Formats: sequence, structure tokens, C-alpha cells
Amino acid sequence: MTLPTSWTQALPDPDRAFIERAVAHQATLTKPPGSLGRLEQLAIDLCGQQAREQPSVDRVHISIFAADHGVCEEGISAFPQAVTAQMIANFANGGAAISVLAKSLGASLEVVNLGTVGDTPADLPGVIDLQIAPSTVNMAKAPAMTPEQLASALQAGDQAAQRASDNGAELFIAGDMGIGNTTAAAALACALLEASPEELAGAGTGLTPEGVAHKASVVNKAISRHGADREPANILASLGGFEIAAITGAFLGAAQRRMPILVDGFIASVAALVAMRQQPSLINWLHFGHRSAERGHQRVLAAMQAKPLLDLGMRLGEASGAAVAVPLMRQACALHNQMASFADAGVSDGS
Ligand SMILES: O=C(O)c1ccc[n+]([C@@H]2O[C@H](COP(=O)([O-])O)[C@@H](O)[C@H]2O)c1
Ligand SMILES: Cc1cc2nc[nH]c2cc1C
Repeated sequence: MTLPTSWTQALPDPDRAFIERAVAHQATLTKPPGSLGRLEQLAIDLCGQQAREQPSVDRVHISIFAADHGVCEEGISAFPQAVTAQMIANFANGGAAISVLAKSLGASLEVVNLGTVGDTPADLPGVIDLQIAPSTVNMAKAPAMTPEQLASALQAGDQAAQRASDNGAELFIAGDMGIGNTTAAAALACALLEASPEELAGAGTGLTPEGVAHKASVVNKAISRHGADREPANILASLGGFEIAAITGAFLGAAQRRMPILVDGFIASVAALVAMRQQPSLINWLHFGHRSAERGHQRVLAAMQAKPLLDLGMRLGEASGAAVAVPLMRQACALHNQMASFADAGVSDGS
């Protein structure tokens, strides 16, 4: 199994000419220059990414990647591993937070099952079964996955980006579901940022302070076992999860297909960080939905110089923080596309 082409092939740049036109257009609108703050740059960035004069994020594609983690045997989550498979059914049946949010946005939602220990009923609507293994291996003791499994997970993400592109998506969102994945994400971030486990291990689904201290010691074991190798693919195979690797592949695949990307919380941001270590120009395609309450998120965002749109104390994952930021992006587009110019409205521009 080979890696997707977006792993090594140069990513496209957003369209400079459309960016310049969008900047000039913003200057004509009936408001003091800069008065719409970051909403202005948001619309300008979308114009460049979509190579359009009138940006739009009406058509949103959301892929949720689900997988289990061998490191759960170390007792690092407040919830049992069986919840990952149970939540896949909940996504499909419309009861999860992201099911509700996707419906209210009119977004297309798919769930990709990359491997769960618990059983899921066959033929759940909107669930794509790409089982790589029932779970990763316990990263505290051995590499989480083989190079072949990593390639499969990256390909699964790339294929999701292809489906989104085929469906005419104007915005790509990836979400995660995996009990134990804040431990994997913390370990990845520690390895990439050379940070301490105490700084990046947080409460996840709701650990006590003692639980968080134990989790940090497990992350420490994993990064010590991993050693000094800083190659993104090796770090991902050693310390990652199938869903985190899939999100990494999906982000690179979405950028390769010229789709703007809206990043969710801690896990999705760590996947973005891994992808950026492989392809730094990925940053040109990223928007950040929210700052999660998970302890390590701010450090990971800062490493990408990312300023998230929202800070609501959310820490759910499953793309929920990105989904709640979509209306803000739609408002930025509406302002850019529909405001009157000084000339048309007969308003003095002050010159
Ligand atoms: O994305 C986040 O910021 C986030 C923060 C805390 C928890 N989560 C979700 O909670 C699960 C992992 O938590 P844990 O405690 O089992 O490692 C996983 O399904 C994530 O989607 C997600
Ligand atoms: C119930 C539940 C829902 C989730 N969604 C994403 N991660 C989750 C973790 C739990 C425990």
C-alpha cells in the first residue's frame, strides 16, 4: 500500500488574483476599513482558496473518522472503549451532537469506521466500513501501527477528501471519535513540539487530576519508547491512531483538491500539526473553528499560529466545534457578497 500523492506532492497555492480582487472589493464596502475585523480576512482567504469572486460555504462536507486505541488498557480514559462503536451507531441514527449540527447546517455527514473493538450493526446508514484492525497497539509498549496500517489510514482520509470534492463541497470538515485518542494526540504533540506530557495531557472525556497525572506518565512512557525520530510518518505510526492518521490524510487530500478546511478541536488540530510538519504550506488552506477546553489545545494552536474563531469551552470532538463555527463563516461570505459599496449606496467614503 502506497501513501497518497498529497503526502509528498507540492500542494497548490490559493489564487493570488482572487485574493487581490477580494481585498480591493472589501475596501469599497460601506464600513470603515477593517471594522468587520477577522470576518474580512476570512472572506478574502475563502476567495483565494475557492478561486471565486463570491465565496460560499453553503455546501459543507463532514467526515467523522472513528477508531479504537490499544493504549486504553493503561486506564487513560474516563469512558470504556465500547463507547467508540456505540457512538458510531448514534452518529448514524441522528442522535449525536454532530448529527444534529450537520442537519441544522444542511451539511453532508459520513462516518468512516477504521477499526473498533466493540461491535457495530452492519449496514448503518452513512457509515463506511474500512476496518484496519480492531484497535491500534498499546503505544506505551510498541508502535501503535505498522507502516501498512498507517498508509491505509492516510488513504482512507484521502478518499474522504475525494468524495467531498466529487460532491462539490465548498468546505471540508473532519471529526474524530475514539476513546483514548486524547492520549494519542497528546503523545504526538509532545513528540512534534518537544513539550512535556504534563503540559499536553488533559482531562479528555473527564479524568480526575490523579487520572490526568497517570495519563501524563503513560504519554511519557510512549514518547520515551519512541525516541528522537522526528519524521512525521514515523511519529504518526508510533504514537497515533487510525482516525488521527486518517484526518491527517484527509486534510492534505482536501488541500490538494483546493477545498478550504475547517479544523475542529484538540485531536483534529494535532492531525493538522502532523500534516503541516509534512507539508508546511497546508496552513494556506486551514481555518480553525474553536479552542477546545482540552489542556494542550492552546499550545498546539500556538505552534501553528492559529487563531480559532470561537472559544466556548467545548471539548467534545466529533467535529462539533468546527460545525458551530460554520454560521460565522457564512456570515463573513454574506457580508462580502451582499453589502453595498460606498458608490452604489451614495455614502461618503471619507476621502
Ligand atoms: O477535540 C477535542 O478537543 C476533544 C477533547 C476532549 C475529548 N474529545 C473526545 O473524547 C474522546 C477522547 O477522550 P479520552 O478521554 O477517551 O481520551 C474522543 O472521542 C474525542 O473526540 C475531544
Ligand atoms: C459519549 C461520548 C461522545 C463522544 N463524542 C466524541 N467523543 C465522545 C466521547 C464520549 C464518551
